[in-house]
Amino acid sequence: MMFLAEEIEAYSVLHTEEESELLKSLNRETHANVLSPRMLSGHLQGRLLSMISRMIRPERILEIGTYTGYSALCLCEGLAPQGKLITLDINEELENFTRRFFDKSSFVNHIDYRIGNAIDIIPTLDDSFDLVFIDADKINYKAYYDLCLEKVRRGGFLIADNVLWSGKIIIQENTKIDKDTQALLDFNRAVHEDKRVSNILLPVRDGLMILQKL
Ligand SMILES: C[S@@+](CC[C@H](N)C(=O)[O-])C[C@H]1O[C@@H](n2cnc3c(N)ncnc32)[C@H](O)[C@@H]1O
Repeated sequence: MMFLAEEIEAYSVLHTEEESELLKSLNRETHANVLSPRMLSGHLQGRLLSMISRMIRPERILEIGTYTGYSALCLCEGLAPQGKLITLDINEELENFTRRFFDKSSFVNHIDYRIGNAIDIIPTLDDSFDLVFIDADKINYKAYYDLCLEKVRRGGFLIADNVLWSGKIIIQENTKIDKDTQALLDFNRAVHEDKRVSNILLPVRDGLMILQKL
């Protein structure tokens, strides 16, 4: 499901800051060489993540779901001078591809890229985070939320991608709800009802849940 008319989306992209040459080539090479390139955040959402990060000026960012590193590089654009982004992905097959782009970036010394299961790694992190971006397996969104929120500082932010799940969160009568859709329905409800946070579900691309810890 397209949430915006195609022409409106194209117009928005045309009137949005361009991607850097590095992001353009990462976008291109991901589409040419990597499975499921739709997972990459892309130009418009990437510029939004960069803008949000530049508004916050985070010292510490945690990303769950690196894929080929596009959103990580966008989020790095807002890092404070001594800032650090930790990004986690379970897929070791993408490591060489992704590291090549991190190595070419001016943020290379600010990125801590770890391969492994985020569910195991997050509890081992001692940092307190100014910004968390959840963009991995949907079934674990609520678990990531619970593990991460305690590590977000008061006033810090958490963003979760794909919370509209191509519109599947709108349940038609007599349709069977698959596990990922149910997980996202549970996540969206839990966040919305959580008195510890203030939230907005932004219908950009596949839906971004943005929340601030009170
Ligand atoms: C949608 S992609 C991330 C896209 C990326 N954030 C971007 O915008 O370019 C989801 C990624 O989550 C990773 N992933 C899935 N389950 C995971 C887990 N349990 N721990 C860490 N990463 C996981 C996948 O390997 C995949 O690369």
